[in-house]
Amino acid sequence: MNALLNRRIALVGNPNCGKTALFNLLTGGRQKVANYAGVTVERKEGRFVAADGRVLKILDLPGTYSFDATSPDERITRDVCYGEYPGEAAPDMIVCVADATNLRLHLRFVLEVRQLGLPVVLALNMMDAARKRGIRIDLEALQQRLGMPVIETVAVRRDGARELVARLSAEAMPAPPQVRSRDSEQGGDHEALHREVREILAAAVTMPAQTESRDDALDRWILHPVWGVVILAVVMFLVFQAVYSVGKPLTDLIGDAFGWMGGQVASLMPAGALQSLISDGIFGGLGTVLGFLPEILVLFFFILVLEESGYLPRAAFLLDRLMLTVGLTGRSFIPLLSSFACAIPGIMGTRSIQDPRDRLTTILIAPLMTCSARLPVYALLIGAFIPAHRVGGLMNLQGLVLFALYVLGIVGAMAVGWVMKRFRHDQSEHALLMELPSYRLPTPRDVAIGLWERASIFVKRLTGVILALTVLMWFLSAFPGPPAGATRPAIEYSFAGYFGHWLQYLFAPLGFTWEMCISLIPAFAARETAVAALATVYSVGGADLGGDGLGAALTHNFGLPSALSLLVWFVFAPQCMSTLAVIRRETHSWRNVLVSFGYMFGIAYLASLITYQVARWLL
Ligand SMILES: Nc1nc2c(ncn2[C@@H]2O[C@H](COP(=O)(O)OP(=O)(O)OP(=O)(O)O)[C@@H](O)[C@H]2O)c(=O)[nH]1
Ligand SMILES: [Mg+2]
Repeated sequence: MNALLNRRIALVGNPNCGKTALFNLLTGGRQKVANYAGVTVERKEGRFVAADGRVLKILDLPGTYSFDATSPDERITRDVCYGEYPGEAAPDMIVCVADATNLRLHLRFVLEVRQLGLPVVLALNMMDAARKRGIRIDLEALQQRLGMPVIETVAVRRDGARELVARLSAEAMPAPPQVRSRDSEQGGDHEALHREVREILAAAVTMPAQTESRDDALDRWILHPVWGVVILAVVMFLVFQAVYSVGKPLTDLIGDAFGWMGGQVASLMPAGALQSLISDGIFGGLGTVLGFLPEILVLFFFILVLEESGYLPRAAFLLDRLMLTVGLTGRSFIPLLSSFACAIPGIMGTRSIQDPRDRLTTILIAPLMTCSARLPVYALLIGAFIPAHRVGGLMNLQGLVLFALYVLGIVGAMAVGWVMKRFRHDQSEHALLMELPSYRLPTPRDVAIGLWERASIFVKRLTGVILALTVLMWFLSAFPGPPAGATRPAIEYSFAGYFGHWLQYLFAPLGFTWEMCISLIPAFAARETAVAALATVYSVGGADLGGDGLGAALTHNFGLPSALSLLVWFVFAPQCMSTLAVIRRETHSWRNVLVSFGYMFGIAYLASLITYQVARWLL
């Protein structure tokens, strides 16, 4: 057995210094990398294969400024490094990652890591950016002062870790750094650490003469109290317009293709249950959901670009004042923004929020942010009921309605946050301390990988849970067949018809038809399935869904007030089961799950009721 086989190497360092980028480079992993602090909130493990085929374990950890830090994500890093992580000894070696452009900040933690007494290698990452800015680092001097090997890396370049790879492949581990007596005497004395950082910087780092930085020039606009907010609003607005104007034509194309294929397949098969399953369930149901992939990808394209650009923490900073009034801080901004993809990473992202009350509020309102699984439902109903008018020559009415639905979710979340703040005994507010990263142009390759990941997650959902639910929906709609001498349409006698009519007692005041009611059930497992379920139910019920058929079937069956009511329902309705499970896991409390489900159900019911009744009265 090889001695290296069980060697575990942990990547640690300040937030946003490129640990995960390095982890991906070493292990071939696809963990999330983005340009703000607090991206990684879990311990992740990967395999690094050395030049001679030996395998090492690499751990990617959440970034932390100090081992004293106390937010839940930072505690994971601390526990792993101290050997206190459940069921795991301390790592055999540490690769301490530091941002070479910001050593003034990052060296402090390097000194803390040195005191662990484990073998350490310092990876000076972002050397490309440091060189470009004219920062010169004397590796020899740095190595000597720190008592550990120092290696330059560029984690975003394919061969950017060649020297580190060679180092990790070597059989011999570096000796643990000799901690000088002064450090050990003074332990965690901050002043001593700061003094040492200053000494090291003076000895090893030459900064360029001050030049007007591009970041500062941009920040003058972007962080401006008025222009900053205007820019933020314009950015958000453009994203939603783009989702429509770029995504929609592609969606129509896919819809047509599937409608055609479904027709072809159906014509080749004998009529019967199997033909109905394939053409109604698979092509009608799944095909419709798949059609919304372009819209989702356009949305993600913008999210990825924003994440890499360094803009997000600035938006958080801008919104901090506003967020304080509703009982949150700018800290909640990024977890909430991630929830536009899916509430699950958003809720996990709250681990970087230190204050437990702020964290809980953020967890409870994160599901009100419109996740991408709701996009197909919105797009379907908007496409069917809202005319594609131009408004004011520039904007598309459908894009405008979509934007309004997202805003409604945000406003709802803020209102709930505000109410929760009233219930808090501790009304203290925390100043926002957040590092503003350098602006960075997103690399097309990273954006492409990000989109690919998203597309594969979507297709996996589609061929997994959504497929299973769709087949189930088809079964419920097709069986049992109508009794002899039945007068109403066959589907009315099926299980789906039965459950749907039963649910209608509850939902009729909201203007929901029984088909809508039945589609709410699978939506609770995965929201997109509502679309597949509606398609299946109508298709089994005899509607022709080719081309824009589902939209036509919807407008034929219910009016605009019901459609608006259903849209509003999806803005507020209780989240899918996986979200509730994550709330349970992250807060260790069933009570919070109940609170979350209960309040969302209440708001959704009330808001849809009002929407339906008002719309019916007005229209
Ligand atoms: N120019 C340049 N950018 C880099 C380099 N390494 C990482 N980045 C960028 O730096 C940002 C942060 O990278 P991550 O890998 O997410 O940082 P992290 O240390 O894992 O951050 P946390 O998980 O938040 O602690 C991303 O925008 C990366 O693309 C590098 O060597 N050069
Ligand atoms: Mg990371």
